[in-house]
Amino acid sequence: TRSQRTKGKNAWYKAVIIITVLGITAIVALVTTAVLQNKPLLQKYKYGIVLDAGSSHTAVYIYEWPAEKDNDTGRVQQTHSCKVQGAGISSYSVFPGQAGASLKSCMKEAESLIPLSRHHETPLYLGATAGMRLLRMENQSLSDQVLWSVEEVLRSSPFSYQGARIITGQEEGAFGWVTVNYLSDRLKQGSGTTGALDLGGASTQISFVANQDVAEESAENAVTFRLYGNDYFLYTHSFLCYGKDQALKLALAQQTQSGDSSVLDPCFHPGYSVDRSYFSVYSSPCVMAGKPLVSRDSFTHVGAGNASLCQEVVRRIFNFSSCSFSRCSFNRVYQPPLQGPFGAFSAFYFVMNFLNLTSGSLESSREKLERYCSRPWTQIKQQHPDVKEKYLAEYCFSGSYILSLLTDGYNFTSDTWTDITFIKKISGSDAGWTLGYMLNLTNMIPAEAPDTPPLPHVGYVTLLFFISLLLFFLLFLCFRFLRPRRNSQTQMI
Ligand SMILES: O=P(O)(O)OP(=O)(O)OP(=O)(O)OC[C@H]1O[C@@H](n2cnc3c(O)ncnc32)[C@H](O)[C@@H]1O
Ligand SMILES: [Ca+2]
Repeated sequence: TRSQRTKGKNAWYKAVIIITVLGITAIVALVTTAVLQNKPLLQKYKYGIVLDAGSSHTAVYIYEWPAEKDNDTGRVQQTHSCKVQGAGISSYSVFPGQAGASLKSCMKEAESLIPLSRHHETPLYLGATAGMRLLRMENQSLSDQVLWSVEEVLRSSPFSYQGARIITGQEEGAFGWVTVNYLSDRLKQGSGTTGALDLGGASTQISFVANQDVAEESAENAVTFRLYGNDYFLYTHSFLCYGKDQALKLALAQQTQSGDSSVLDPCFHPGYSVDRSYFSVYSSPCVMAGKPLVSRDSFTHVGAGNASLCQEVVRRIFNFSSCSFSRCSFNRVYQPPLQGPFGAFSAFYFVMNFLNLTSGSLESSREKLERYCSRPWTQIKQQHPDVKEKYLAEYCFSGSYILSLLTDGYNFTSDTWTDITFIKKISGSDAGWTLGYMLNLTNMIPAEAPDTPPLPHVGYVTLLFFISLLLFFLLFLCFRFLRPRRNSQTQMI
C-alpha cells in the first residue's frame, strides 16, 4: 500500500509538471500570436506624385503610405523630391511647347524610385500657382498651351495621371494649412491647430482657424473642413503679386517713377550696382504704373544699404488707405484677428534662415537686419561664394519685405512675433500645399474619426498576458487543494 501511495503521489507530481509546462507554453504562444497579429512582417507601400508648378520653379514630390491602411492618420510622408531644372513653367510662354520637356528628367527619376508594380495605380497631379495665374491674366491662350504641353508629357508617363490645372489661391492657402496640421499630427488629436504662412515668388498665402463669422463678413476668405470628426473654420487669403519676386518689381517700379538714370535703393548693399531694363520691371501684370517717359531702356540700380529706409520703401507697395470690413490686412482685404501659433515656410524660411533670424525677438531681428543690409556688397560676396548671386543680392530686400509683410501687412506685433516658427520640413516632409492637395483628392483624410479598438495594441497584449497568468494560477490552486492530503493518509495507517 505504501508503494501504491508513493506511485499515486508520483503520478500526481507528473501531472502537475505536465500541466505547468503546457500552461507556460500556452501563455507564451498566446502572447506571441497577439504581438505578431498586428504587425505585418513585410510592409508594402502605395505612392502618390504631386508636381508643384510654382512661379520660380517646378518641384516633383513623391509621397508614400503603408498599403494596408489607407485611411490611417499621419502615415503619408514624402519620400523624395526632385527640383526641375530651369525656371517655372510660366516662363515658357515664348515657347509653350517646351514646358513639358523640362519635366522629363524628374519624371524618369520618379519611375526609377517607385516599384514597377505600383506605377499604374500611383496618382499623378500637377498644380500650377501664381506664375500661371499671372500668365493666364496676360494671355489665356499661352497659359492653355503651356498646360497642354505639360499634360502631354504627364499622360505619357506610366502613372495614373489625374490632371494638370491652375489651382486657386484659396486652395493653395487652405491645403498648405492642411499639410502643416496633418504633418504635426494636430488634426487627429482634435487639439489646437497652427496657422500657415507661405511666401512664394509671385504670391503669398495666410491661413488660420478663425471664428465662424469670417464667412458672414467675407465669404471668399472662408474655407471649412470636416476632418476626423472635427469642424474647422478657416480664414485664408492669397495675395497675388506679393510673392517676393513680384514685390521686388513693385518696389522698383515705385523707385523708378521719376525716370532718373540711377536709383539709390536702401534695400540693396552699399557698393551694389547693376544696370536693369525698365522692361524687366514694368512688363509684369502686377505693375500697374507705366514705364517713365524717358528714351532710355535701362536704369542703374545702386545699393544704399539701410534697412529702416528699406522698410519705408516696402511699406509703400501696400495699400492701407481704406477698409470696408471690420478690419483689414492690406489692399482692402479682410483679415480677422490673428490666432497663433503659425508655421512660416518656403521663402519665409529660405530668407530668415539665411539671415539667422529664425529665432529671437522682432526688435533683435530688426537690429540684425539693419547691420546686415549696411555691409558692403563686396564683403557679402566674399563671405558667401557658394550662394547664388541673385539670391545673395536680394536677401536684404527679402528680409525687409518679410518683416514689413508680417508686421505692417498681417499685423503681427512684438508680442505675437514669437508665435511664428520658420520651418522648412515637418517630420521629413516639406511644408507646402502639395501634400494637403493630394490627401484631399485621394480622400485620405476621413471626415469622421475612424472607429478605433477600445484598447491600444500594447494594452490588449498586456491584458491577455495577465488574464492567462491568472487562469494558470487558478488552475494551479485547484490542483493544489484537490491533491490527496498527507495527514489523512497517516491516520489510515
Ligand atoms: O508659390 P509661387 O508664388 O508660385 O512661387 P514658387 O513656388 O516658385 O516659390 P518658392 O516657394 O519655390 O520660392 C519662393 C521664392 O524664393 C526664392 N528662393 C528659392 N530658394 C531660395 C534660397 O535658397 N534663398 C533665397 N531665395 C530662394 C525663389 O526664387 C522664389 O523667388
Ligand atoms: Ca509655391
